[in-house]
Amino acid sequence: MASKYTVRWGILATGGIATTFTKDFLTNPATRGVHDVQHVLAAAASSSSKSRAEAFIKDVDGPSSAKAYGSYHELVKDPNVDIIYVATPHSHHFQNTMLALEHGKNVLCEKAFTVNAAQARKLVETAREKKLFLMEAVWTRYFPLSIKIRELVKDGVIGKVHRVTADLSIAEAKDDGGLDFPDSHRMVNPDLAGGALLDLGIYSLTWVYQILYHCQEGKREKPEVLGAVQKYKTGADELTSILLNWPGQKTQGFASTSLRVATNPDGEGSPAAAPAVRIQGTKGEIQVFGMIFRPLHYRVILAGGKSGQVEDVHCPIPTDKERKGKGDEGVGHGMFWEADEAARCLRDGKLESDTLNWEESIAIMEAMDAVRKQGGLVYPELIETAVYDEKSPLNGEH
Ligand SMILES: NC(=O)C1=CN([C@@H]2O[C@H](COP(=O)(O)OP(=O)(O)OC[C@H]3O[C@@H](n4cnc5c(N)ncnc54)[C@H](OP(=O)(O)O)[C@@H]3O)[C@@H](O)[C@H]2O)C=CC1
Ligand SMILES: O=C1OC[C@@H](O)[C@H](O)[C@H]1O
Repeated sequence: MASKYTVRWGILATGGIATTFTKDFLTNPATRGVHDVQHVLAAAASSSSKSRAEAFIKDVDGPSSAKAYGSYHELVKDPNVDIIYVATPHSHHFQNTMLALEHGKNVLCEKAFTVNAAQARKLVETAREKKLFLMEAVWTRYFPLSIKIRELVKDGVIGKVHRVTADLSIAEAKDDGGLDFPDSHRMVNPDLAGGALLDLGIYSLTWVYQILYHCQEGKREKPEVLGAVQKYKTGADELTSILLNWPGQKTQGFASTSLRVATNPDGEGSPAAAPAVRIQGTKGEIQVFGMIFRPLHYRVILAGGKSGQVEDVHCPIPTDKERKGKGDEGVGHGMFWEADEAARCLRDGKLESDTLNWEESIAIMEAMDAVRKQGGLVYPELIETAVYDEKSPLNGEH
C-alpha cells in the first residue's frame, strides 16, 4: 500500500473553532475511509500567552511533541510547520494570513476569508508570487453531501437549474430589543468585522455560489447583486438579504441571514421547518435541511408527484470512538474533510483547491462588498486596509 502523506499543522489562535478543527483532524482518517493523508498537530500559538497555547494542546489531546507559542510571530517561523490554520476573528484574517505567507507558510484561513475583496486579492497575489498554498476554510464545500449535490446538479437530475434560495439565520433576539451577545462579542462587534453577513451570510452565499457559479461551464458569469441591510445598535448588520441575478445564465439566487429569527426554530434537526436551501430546476428540486454550514440531510423531489419520486438522503458524520472524552466534537464534527483537501493539495503541489479556488473566493467577497456598499456597512480602517503591516496590532497580543 502507498505511504500516507503527513501534513504538519500550526494553529494560529486558540478559540472555539481552532479547538473544533484540531480535534477533528486528530481523529483517525481511516474512520472516515481516508487512507492517503494524515494530520499532525505540530504547534499552536496564542496571542494571549504561551500557557494558553499549552492549555489548548492539552485540551485537544495533542501530542507531547506539539510546540506551544505565546505569539503568532513565533509560530510562523517554526520550520516544522507545513501549513497554518488561521482561526482568529474575520478582522484579523488578512494581517494574520499575510504574516504567515510572508514567512513562507501555506495557509488555510477561516471564513469569511477577509473583510473585503481588496484584501482577498492581495492574499492571492502574495500566495501566487511565493508559490504557497492558500484556501478559504469553507468546510461545507467538502462535505460528501455538498459534493453529491453538485454532482446531481451537473448531471441534470433536476433539469436546468434556474433558482437557488438559501438561508442561515439564528434567533438571538432578547425581549429588551437587544441580541443575546455582549456588544464586544465577535458576532456583533464592528472592530472584529462582526455581523450576520460575514459570519453566517457567507454560508447562504456558499450554497448559491456552489450551484449557480461553481457549476457554470466555461468562463463564469458574475452576478448583479442587490442587497438590503439592517443594522444592530453596534453598527454590525443583523438582518441582511441578497438577490443575485445572472441574466446570461437565466438564473437567480436569494441568500438571506439574520440574528433575530431562526432558519430552524425548533432546533438543528427541525423537522417542522421549511428547507434551508432550495435548488429549483425544470425537472425537480433538491432541498437541504438543518444548519447549512454542516449539512446532513437532503431531499430530491422529481417533478410529476408520483410515488418514489421523493428521496430523502441522510449523510451522518463518521465518528472516531477511540478519541477519548471529547464529546461530539472530538469524535467528528465534519471539519476533517477540508483538512484532507488541504493535505492533498500540498501533497500534489497545488496552490489552490478546485472546490473553492481563489477566483471564486474573491467573487464571493466582491458580492459581499457590493451588499455592504449598498447597506452602508463600514468597518474601521485598521481592519479594512489591504496594506500588510507585520507590526499591526492584529498580529500582536490581544
Ligand atoms: N467553520 C466554522 O464552522 C466556524 C468558523 N468560525 C470562524 O472562525 C473564526 C474565529 O471564530 P471563533 O473561534 O468562534 O472565535 P473565538 O472568539 O472563540 O476565538 C478567536 C480567537 O482569536 C484570537 N484573537 C486574537 N485577537 C482577538 C481579538 N481581538 N478578539 C478576540 N479573539 C482574538 C484569540 O485566540 P488567542 O488568544 O489564542 O490568540 C481567540 O481565542 C471566525 O472567523 C469565524 O467566522 C467560527 C465558528 C465556526
Ligand atoms: O462558521 C460558523 O458556523 C457556525 C456558527 O455557529 C458560527 O457562528 C459561524 O462562525
